[in-house]
Amino acid sequence: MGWLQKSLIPFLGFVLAFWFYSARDNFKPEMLKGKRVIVTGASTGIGEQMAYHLARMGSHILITARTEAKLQKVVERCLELGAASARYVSGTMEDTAFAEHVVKEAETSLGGLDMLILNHVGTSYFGYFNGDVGHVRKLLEINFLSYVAMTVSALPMLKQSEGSIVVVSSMAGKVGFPFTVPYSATKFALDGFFSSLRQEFTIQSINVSITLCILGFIDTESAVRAAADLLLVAPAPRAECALEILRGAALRRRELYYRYGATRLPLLLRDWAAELLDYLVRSRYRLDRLRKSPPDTPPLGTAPPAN
Ligand SMILES: NC(=O)C1=CN([C@@H]2O[C@H](COP(=O)(O)OP(=O)(O)OC[C@H]3O[C@@H](n4cnc5c(N)ncnc54)[C@H](OP(=O)(O)O)[C@@H]3O)[C@@H](O)[C@H]2O)C=CC1
Ligand SMILES: CC(C)CCC[C@@H](C)[C@H]1CC[C@H]2[C@@H]3C(=O)C=C4C[C@@H](O)CC[C@]4(C)[C@H]3CC[C@]12C
Repeated sequence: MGWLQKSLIPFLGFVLAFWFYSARDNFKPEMLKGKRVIVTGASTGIGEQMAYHLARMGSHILITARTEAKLQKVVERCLELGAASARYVSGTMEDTAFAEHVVKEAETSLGGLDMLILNHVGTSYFGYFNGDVGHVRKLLEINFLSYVAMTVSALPMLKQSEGSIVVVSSMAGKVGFPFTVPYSATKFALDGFFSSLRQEFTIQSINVSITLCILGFIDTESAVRAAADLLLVAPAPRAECALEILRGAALRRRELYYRYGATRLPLLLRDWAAELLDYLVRSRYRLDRLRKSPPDTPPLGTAPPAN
């Protein structure tokens, strides 16, 4: 007991001191001034907000998504807010050739790249898994394979600039949540790919940081429309979320949790009390409000409708 007290108390003190000092914030917006940044999925939501923050910080911005009209407006606003430059490329990330084309555009128009922010996600449904394997494949292409393709194409430029890769993921990429089966699969895949790649960068002394962003529920239009009615969780503000991502990226953090308390603390239960965490997660859902069978997506295991 004496031995335990003698060693455990100083050890805990050391851990607390380390946590306190390493959490000190030394982010300055100037860190991103003049940096050449790609933001995917920036026509709306968190991506759009990241573009505006980067603009205020004076970065060179290249944004992408499918909807040209929205991208045009975001670029205009970025220029008003003070971006060093702002441009867009429109197209779909279902096509890996397009993903590579976006990176090429950074090379030709910006002459290099300092930060690659991978943020886009394809549309999915919020409900029981419906057994549509084609949808899982398509979502893996958009949410995962295009991230891989862009990383591969951007790596020579990022090595040269000793830049950063930012991967926007979710609590649903760390823990099993109900009603996000295909989406969750793509987010877990990102963790596997990028955490493994980070290890290889360290072994090879490649100075390109990888920041995996673990987000809780955020108040973007698409998320609120899909899930707000079913959740007993208040969504966090997208502009603050976007700034936290950029802060974590600029500080070259390995992982980032937003909001910290609502994401990091529940995740501490994951390895030690997984069943308790699963239970707590389920208790945040209003299951009675779930539409049992959306018209075109019969729940898994049901017989096809008789003609
Ligand atoms: N909002 C939330 O509660 C949470 C969000 N996240 C993560 O944050 C990130 C941003 O989410 P959020 O801002 O809510 O998403 P939004 O739905 O608001 O935006 C998604 C973006 O991706 C683009 N996009 C959609 N499909 C494609 C496609 N096929 N090819 C290229 N671009 C496409 C959209 O533009 P367009 O339609 O014009 O192509 C849009 O710009 C995502 O990675 C998401 O997983 C994580 C946890 C929670
Ligand atoms: C400890 C917990 C109770 C915390 C709960 C946090 C839960 C409720 C959070 C964590 C991750 C969130 C989902 C997400 O990542 C992305 C999307 C895509 C969007 O189009 C529709 C909403 C959806 C499904 C979010 C729904 C809310 C989720 C499950």
